[in-house]
Amino acid sequence: MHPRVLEVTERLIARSRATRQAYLALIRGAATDGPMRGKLQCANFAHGVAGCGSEDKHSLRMMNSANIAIVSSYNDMLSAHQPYEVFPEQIKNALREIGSVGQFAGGTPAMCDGVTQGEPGMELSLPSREVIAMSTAVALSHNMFDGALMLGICDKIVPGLMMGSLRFGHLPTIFVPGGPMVSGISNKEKADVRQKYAEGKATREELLESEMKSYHSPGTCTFYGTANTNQLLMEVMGLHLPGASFVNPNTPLRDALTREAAHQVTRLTKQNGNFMPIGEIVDEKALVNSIVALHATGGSTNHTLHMPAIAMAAGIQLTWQDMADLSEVVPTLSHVYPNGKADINHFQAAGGMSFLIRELLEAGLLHEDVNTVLGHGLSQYTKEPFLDNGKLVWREGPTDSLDENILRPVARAFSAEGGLRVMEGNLGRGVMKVSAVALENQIVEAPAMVFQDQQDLADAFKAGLLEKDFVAVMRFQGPRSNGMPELHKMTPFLGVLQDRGFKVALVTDGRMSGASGKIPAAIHVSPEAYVGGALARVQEGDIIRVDGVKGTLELKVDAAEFAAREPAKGLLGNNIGSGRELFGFMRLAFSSAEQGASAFTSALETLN
Ligand SMILES: O=C(O)[C@H](O)[C@@H](O)[C@H](O)[C@H](O)COP(=O)(O)O
Ligand code: SF4
Repeated sequence: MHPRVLEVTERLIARSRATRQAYLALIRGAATDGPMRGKLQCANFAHGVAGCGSEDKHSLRMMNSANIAIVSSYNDMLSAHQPYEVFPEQIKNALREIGSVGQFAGGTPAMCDGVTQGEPGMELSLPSREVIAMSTAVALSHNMFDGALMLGICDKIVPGLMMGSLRFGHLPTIFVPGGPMVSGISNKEKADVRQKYAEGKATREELLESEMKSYHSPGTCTFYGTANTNQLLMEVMGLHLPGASFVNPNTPLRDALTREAAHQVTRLTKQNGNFMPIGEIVDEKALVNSIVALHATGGSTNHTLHMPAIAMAAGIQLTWQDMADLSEVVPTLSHVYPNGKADINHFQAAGGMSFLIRELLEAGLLHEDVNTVLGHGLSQYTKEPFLDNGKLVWREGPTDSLDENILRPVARAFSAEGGLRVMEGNLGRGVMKVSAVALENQIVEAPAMVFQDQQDLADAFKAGLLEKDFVAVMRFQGPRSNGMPELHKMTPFLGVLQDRGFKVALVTDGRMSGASGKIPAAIHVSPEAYVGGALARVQEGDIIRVDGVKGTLELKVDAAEFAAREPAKGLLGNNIGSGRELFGFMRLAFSSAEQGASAFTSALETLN
């Protein structure tokens, strides 16, 4: 094992010892011998089976069959989740084949960040992760289940399902992906048309035409954003079947994998002898593995929020320093948009998960001795699924990449270190994804231009006020201020200015999309302006140095003068409309970005 990976793992175990032990005691106490439903009183049990057909009702009365909870985030709004419409029926039929039962235990909401990008609704996006976790808990709180299948893909949904299911960590749980849509026009081509539109060189009709050729059918969007990063990390943590992440929806192989996930989760139940609950899979080694994979692939910056929040749900205290220390030694092995031109289908074709996991295992960068939904050992995940005369089989994946412009072996990595930087300085602590920022653009020292919101910046661009070097400061965009929305609508404008040769950067206590790329952006800056963070006292014209090479974030203003400044006032009127007024109580409870910007942190810190 690489010494740095061992060092980070050991300090994570040491830091988390008390909270992890408390968590394990909780889930081991909740696990009972035999089916959970056997402990229910008659009335509770009768209510639990009343809605079942006679076959399922009969099976549930037999205490040797497994009852599996289906928790689904299906809706028609997310192209990625639309395929889930048919999954519950597929799963129930698969379980009946083996004398077990699947009950649709509950649905969770799912927000499409693509639809809400730049809209007021985006201020509900991060809070929706907590709602999804709570909805998962409501579903699993019916003590009828011996295992669970989680149906979710996109940004906040997988993290929310993870946080909720980890609080029922005594249940064997498998995550069931839906797969990416087939490739349309390239993401680079899409981004170019957007920049042309921003410059007035493309019509709205041309923009719409381009967007609809990019996002054209059911399945996950094909860029390597938060949704596809979710899939990759779930697989590396051993919570998917091997190679399940990026098989396209509505294909025979996809259907076979869904059926097998239903069969496999019953094999992990108490009554079937190979008991393996999710809380014993998601441990410090699995989390370190997920961060290694995040760095090796230039994954979404949103996981610097989600992974600490998920870790805390399992009693583990993961920090940005852990992530930064791993990033220094993990090579970048894949270039998928926004870190390159390829999309996730090309990644799959070039060798996909089995190649990536094998390379990282052989380099001693992943822990092999981990629990997975296939039992012990991550080396089972160097295989990929096929249909052999209609039968699902796994075979060793390719030992060579089929396209080294997309996926490379460790020996010929795109870069010797990962693409994530922790940014520190007198403006606070934040993160920057440098894997998508050209080296010549990673250091910017320029006057600050302070913007109230994205529209403010767009208006300034259209008025021709931005034709210069500057550092855009967008504040009061943190979790407690307005729910920490993604600020991705600025990307085309800043991209045009960068292409025109201006040195531009962004500093914000808000978030960017996992699909944001080329602009040097110090994001998630903590403490946020709303709670008195330094960003609240930045003024127009202050010199700011954003150094993505060294990881520094410096305001070049006399410290005494800066400290004497009155902080700016926060946003006005963003606490009502689009349902935002319903989330005010949650915003007040959010922890800092570094702790995952979660409403649950303080409770879990004390209870775990
Ligand atoms: O974190 C992410 O990956 C994003 O939130 C992603 O889910 C979102 O949908 C993109 O912002 C859409 O990309 P475009 O807005 O560029 O189409
Ligand atoms: S990847 Fe983003 S835009 Fe695509 S369906 Fe998921 S949330 Fe929506």
